[in-house]
Amino acid sequence: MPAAPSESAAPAHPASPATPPPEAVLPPRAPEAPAPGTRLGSHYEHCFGCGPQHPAGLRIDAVAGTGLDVTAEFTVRPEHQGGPGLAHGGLLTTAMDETLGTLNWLLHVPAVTGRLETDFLSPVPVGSTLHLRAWITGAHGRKIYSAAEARIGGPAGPVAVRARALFIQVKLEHFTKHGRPEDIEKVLDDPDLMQRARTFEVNP
Ligand SMILES: CCCCCCCCCCCCCC(=O)SCCNC(=O)CCNC(=O)[C@H](O)C(C)(C)COP(=O)(O)OP(=O)(O)OC[C@H]1O[C@@H](n2cnc3c(N)ncnc32)[C@H](O)[C@@H]1OP(=O)(O)O
Repeated sequence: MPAAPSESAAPAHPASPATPPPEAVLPPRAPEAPAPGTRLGSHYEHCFGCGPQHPAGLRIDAVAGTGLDVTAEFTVRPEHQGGPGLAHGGLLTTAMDETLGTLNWLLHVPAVTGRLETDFLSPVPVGSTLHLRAWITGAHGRKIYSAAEARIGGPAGPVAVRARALFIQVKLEHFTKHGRPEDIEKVLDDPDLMQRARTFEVNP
């Protein structure tokens, strides 16, 4: 039985821009959000965080929770080392960022990371499986506040990494305007990916 997410695992830093201000509220789960238990898959096959085509990527495939939460697993591979036999910290931050990013699906609006704070509580050896959980802590305007934790040794194991984030909702043009043109063209030519992207077509 996985441990319930708790703010006690991520103590508040009142001055942090990633902590919801008093005026933030918990947004509703979007009617179009994937049903609880749904595998969210990859938003882009070459994404370092979730893309199945990326040779060294994390291949995170999160599962929608019953509320404003997701879970995922990530096994650290040799290509993810920083210190010998240990996961690189930036890589672990990427795992948190990717898991937090999948919360987009629950609100059904694209959002990008504006700020991401990570606490590394214990070393993570190569071969370890991290049990990730992310949840929305509030929203105000285009700002989505969220938190995440990665437990080691099982879903109820000790927290090895925790994070707090501020995501900013954007329009799909954020990607088409700023992405490298040749990659955007390929995306626009991919009917499956475009169908997935269109499900996001809303005005934040
Ligand atoms: C076609 C394919 C589709 C694929 C879709 C799925 C992709 C999913 C990918 C997921 C992959 C995983 C995820 C990834 O890795 S996403 C990749 C990493 N992130 C980025 O590349 C984002 C880069 N930054 C930007 O593009 C802009 O700065 C954004 C869009 C974020 C805001 O610029 P914009 O001009 O739009 O808005 P604004 O500047 O008026 O700010 C708005 C409000 O937010 C507040 N604020 C902003 N930043 C910060 C900050 N750092 N701390 C505190 N506050 C901050 C700001 O004060 C303001 O507050 P207020 O004045 O309203 O109170």
